[in-house]
Amino acid sequence: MEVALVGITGYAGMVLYQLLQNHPNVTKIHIYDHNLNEPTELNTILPIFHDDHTEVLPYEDSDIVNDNQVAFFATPAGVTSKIASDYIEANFPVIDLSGDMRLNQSDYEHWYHKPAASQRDLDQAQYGLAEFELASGHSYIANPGCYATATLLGLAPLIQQHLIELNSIIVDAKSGTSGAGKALSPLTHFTQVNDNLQIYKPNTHQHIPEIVNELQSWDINVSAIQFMTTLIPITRGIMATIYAKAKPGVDGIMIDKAFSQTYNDKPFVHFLGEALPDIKQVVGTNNCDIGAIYNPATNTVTIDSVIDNLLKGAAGQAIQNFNQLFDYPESSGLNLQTFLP
Ligand SMILES: NC(=O)C1=CN([C@@H]2O[C@H](COP(=O)(O)OP(=O)(O)OC[C@H]3O[C@@H](n4cnc5c(N)ncnc54)[C@H](OP(=O)(O)O)[C@@H]3O)[C@@H](O)[C@H]2O)C=CC1
Ligand SMILES: CC(=O)N[C@@H](CCC(=O)OP(=O)(O)O)C(=O)O
Repeated sequence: MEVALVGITGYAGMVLYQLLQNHPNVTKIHIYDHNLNEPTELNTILPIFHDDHTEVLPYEDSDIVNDNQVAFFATPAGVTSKIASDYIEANFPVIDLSGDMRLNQSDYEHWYHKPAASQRDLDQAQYGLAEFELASGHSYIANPGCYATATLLGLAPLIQQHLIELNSIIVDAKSGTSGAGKALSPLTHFTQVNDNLQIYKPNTHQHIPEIVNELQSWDINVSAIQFMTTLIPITRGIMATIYAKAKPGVDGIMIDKAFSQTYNDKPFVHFLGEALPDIKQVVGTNNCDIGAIYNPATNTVTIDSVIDNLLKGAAGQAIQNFNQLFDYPESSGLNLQTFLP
C-alpha cells in the first residue's frame, strides 16, 4: 500500500510518519510539502530525521491521486476545506486530521471563524470516532479532534445507556502544549506555560459542536454541554474530567457495568473502574484510559478520560481509521508502549 502524507513538518504529521513507517501494510510513504518547488531530502527539511533521505515532493493533488491509494492530511484548519473536492470527486480516500470536514457549514464558520467547505463535500465526509463509527468505502474521513475524542469516549456509555441527566454535563479538559501545534503563540510561550495553568477559549472552543453532534447521534435529547479547556505545562496528553448528575435509580454499579460492557471489545479503551487514570500512563500509546466514580452524597458521576493528544487524539486514531478503511487488523501499526518512567 502506497500512502501520501501532507504536513510532516507539524507535530501530528511527524508522529504519523513514524507510525506509517512501522505499519506492516505500508510499503511506501510519499511525503508532499506545500513549500517545495522541487524534491528535497527529508533530513534537510527536518534534521531530526537525520538518516532519512526520502525525497519530499512538491504538493500536487493529481500526483497524490495517481501515485497513492490513500492520503493523510495533517494540516491546519482552512487547508483541506479548499481542496477536499479534488479528492471526493476522484473517489479517492482521505484521512483528514484537521477540523475542516467535521461540522456543517454554519457550525464550522461560527466556531472556526473561516470559510467552510461546500456542503456537498461536507455531506460526503464520514466522522471517524474509531470506536463507534466504522470507516468504510473510498471515503473522506474526518478524524476527530483531540479533546473531542477524550470527552466522547468518557461520555459514550452514560449517554448511550441514558444514565445521566443531560442538562448536567460539565467537562473540564486539560491539554499539554503539543495540542496547539508547532506555531508559537503568547499562550504557548515557555515563560507563559511553565509554572502556570491557563484557561483558554472559555465556552468558545471549536470542539464543542463536534462533541454535541456526536452525543446527539447517541441521544437526540442532548442540547448543550458546559466545556472548558486549560493549557497545562506538559508536552503531550489530555485529561478530560467530566461531571454529571446520575438519573434517579442509577448507582455506581450500573455505571461500572455500562463502561465495562461498552469497552469490553475495544482494544484501545481501558476502563479502570474507580482507579482514576493519570496522563502519563497513556503517553506514547493509542490508548484512552477511563475511570469513573459515583458520589451518592452529591449524586454526581465523575469520569476521568486520558489520551495522548498526538496519538489517540490525532495520528494514532488516523491509523485506526486507515485500518478500518482497508480491512487491516484493528491494532496494525499501533502496538505502542507507554513512555517510561
Ligand atoms: N496537535 C494535536 O494534538 C492535534 C492536532 N489536530 C489537527 O491536526 C492538524 C495538524 O496539527 P499539528 O500537527 O498540531 O499542526 P502544526 O501547526 O504543528 O503543523 C501543520 C502542518 O501543516 C503544514 N501546512 C500549513 N499550511 C499548509 C498548507 N496551506 N498546505 C499544506 N500544508 C500546510 C505545516 O507546514 P509548514 O511547515 O509550512 O508550517 C505543517 O507541516 C491540525 O488541523 C490540528 O488541528 C487534531 C488533533 C490533535
Ligand atoms: C492545546 C491546544 O491549543 N489545543 C488545540 C487543539 C485543537 C485541535 O486539535 O484542532 P482541531 O480543531 O483541528 O481539532 C485547541 O484547543 O485549539
